[in-house]
Amino acid sequence: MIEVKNLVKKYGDYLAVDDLSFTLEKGRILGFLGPNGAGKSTTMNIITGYISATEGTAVVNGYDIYHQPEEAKKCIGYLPEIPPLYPDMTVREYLNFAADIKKVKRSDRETNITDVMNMTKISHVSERLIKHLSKGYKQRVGLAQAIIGYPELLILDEPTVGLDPMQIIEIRDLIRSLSKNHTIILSSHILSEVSAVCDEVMIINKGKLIVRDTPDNLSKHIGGSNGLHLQVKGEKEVIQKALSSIEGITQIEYEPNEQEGIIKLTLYSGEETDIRESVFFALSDVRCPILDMASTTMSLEDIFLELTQEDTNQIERVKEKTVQEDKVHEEAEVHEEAEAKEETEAKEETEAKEEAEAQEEAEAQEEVTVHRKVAIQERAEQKEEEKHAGDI
Ligand SMILES: Nc1ncnc2c1ncn2[C@@H]1O[C@H](COP(=O)(O)OP(=O)(O)OP(=O)(O)O)[C@@H](O)[C@H]1O
Repeated sequence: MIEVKNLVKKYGDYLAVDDLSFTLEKGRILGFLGPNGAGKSTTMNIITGYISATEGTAVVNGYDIYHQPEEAKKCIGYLPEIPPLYPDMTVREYLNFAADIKKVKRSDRETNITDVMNMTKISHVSERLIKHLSKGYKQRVGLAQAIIGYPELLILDEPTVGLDPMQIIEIRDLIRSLSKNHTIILSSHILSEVSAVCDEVMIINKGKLIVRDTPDNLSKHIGGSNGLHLQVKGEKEVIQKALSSIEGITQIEYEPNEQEGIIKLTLYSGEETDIRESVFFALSDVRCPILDMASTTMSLEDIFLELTQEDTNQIERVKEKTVQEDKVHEEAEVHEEAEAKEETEAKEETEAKEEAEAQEEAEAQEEVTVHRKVAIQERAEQKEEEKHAGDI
């Protein structure tokens, strides 16, 4: 139904989709997951022909979206993140408009619109202006326009955003029922929604495919293990000894002892190993009754975080490094500033000293000059006196 090959999308120098390839068979619901900015909307926009790819191909129902856009688009119903609604149209007018654009035959149009309105439960608001509808109803109208004409492929970007819990359940049920006749790609941040609705999950991060599998199988990709949480009555040493005889336990975690004589612990074993029976018999042999036993499985949230964690850790490490580097830079700057200040002060001191010396020299020079002048004057006066005495 869909074949995406080596898709690349660059916004300037920024790589939003990085060599993404995947296929999707008819009648399947594929959940498209990824953190903010992972490239989900970009990929959907390329598959639906909204934007072009930098490299790679997307083929829908045998039609290349780039080379046969009309044929390909006829097979696609798209609900973008922000539904393209016309607020001044009534719901019916808008759906008529959507049917017109999708070239639904005139003879089929009325029935098609009525069916779709029934499916999305908006018949009772068919004559209302879209701008007067609540967010939840607007979302349903957006979904209705995607379904009009019964395209084989539905691409739904965050279809339950802004809906109340009741509406979410209804839309999920609707999506499930639509999968009988449609292939669906659904992007969502709500991980529980993806596991509830989708046959398969595809996680992307930074434009790259990280993993694709059924929701149940996903934990295998992170070397997942089974956890078994227990509350056992008895002595810790006795319980420990009894459990040590069981094959397949990879790790035991004891919780702090809150209640005298009751031990709480979690046993971990390999993904395929079921240790429940062995645990039961081992503990009953030593007469330590099990008060509670429950399997703990990784949630999709845990798996999602685990799979995208490496990058997050890297980001944290880069951040830490940057902070350290900033600190070093700051220290260097302070040091440089201090050195420069010291240098300026020393320079100013030298200049002042030189100036003072020059002044002193000038003063001394002046003194010498004055002395000389006085001496000359005195000598002239003496000569005058001698001359005067000679005359007498
Ligand atoms: N028109 C654009 N110009 C430049 N960068 C863009 C453009 N559209 C998207 N991007 C960038 O490409 C990256 C992928 O964006 P995209 O919207 O596909 O992510 P997303 O997985 O759908 O995120 P979200 O879950 O937040 O909607 C982001 O870093 C985004 O900022």
